Amino acid sequence: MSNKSIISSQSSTEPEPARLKRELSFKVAHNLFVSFKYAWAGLSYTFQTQRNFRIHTVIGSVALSMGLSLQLEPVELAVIALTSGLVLVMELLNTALEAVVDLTVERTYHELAKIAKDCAAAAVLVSAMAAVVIAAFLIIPPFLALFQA
Ligand SMILES: Nc1ncnc2c1ncn2[C@@H]1O[C@H](COP(=O)(O)OP(=O)(O)OP(=O)(O)O)[C@@H](O)[C@H]1O
Repeated sequence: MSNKSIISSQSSTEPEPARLKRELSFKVAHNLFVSFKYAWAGLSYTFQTQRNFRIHTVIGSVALSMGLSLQLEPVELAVIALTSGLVLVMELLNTALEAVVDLTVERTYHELAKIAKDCAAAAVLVSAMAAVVIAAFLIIPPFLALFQA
């Protein structure tokens, strides 16, 4: 095969512009407002169906409220907000992954489905543990100082 024919056969396998338009998707959000609507639907679904997401939302709100009441530095409040937000993001990704795994294997047992779900759950756990440690470092000292004063 000549160099010319190799190049032409390679270029014919390259994705065409139409393929880049996500043809496999049932629906595609066409503007920012519609994207926001779907994101809100995901947030609402996760809040309604995932008890852990609701628990983490409450804990994060309490930690941030305590930080505000204790008049922590803006950067400390930002760190608390960031770590609390990270836990919620992990919960959302965990929920998304669970849905994809269930869609793929349905009610059958599969070792890879178990690994995927267990690792996603572990990601939530690790982020939650990090958030607790960070909140403890930032909130407990000024909180105790309040009682000693
Ligand atoms: N199809 C499957 N094959 C093998 N193991 C599975 C399968 N589905 C679930 N499991 C196992 O059951 C556990 C619980 O599954 P589930 O779908 O409730 O996920 P979860 O992350 O624990 O849910 P949640 O985040 O809502 O608490 C998984 O972590 C996994 O070990």
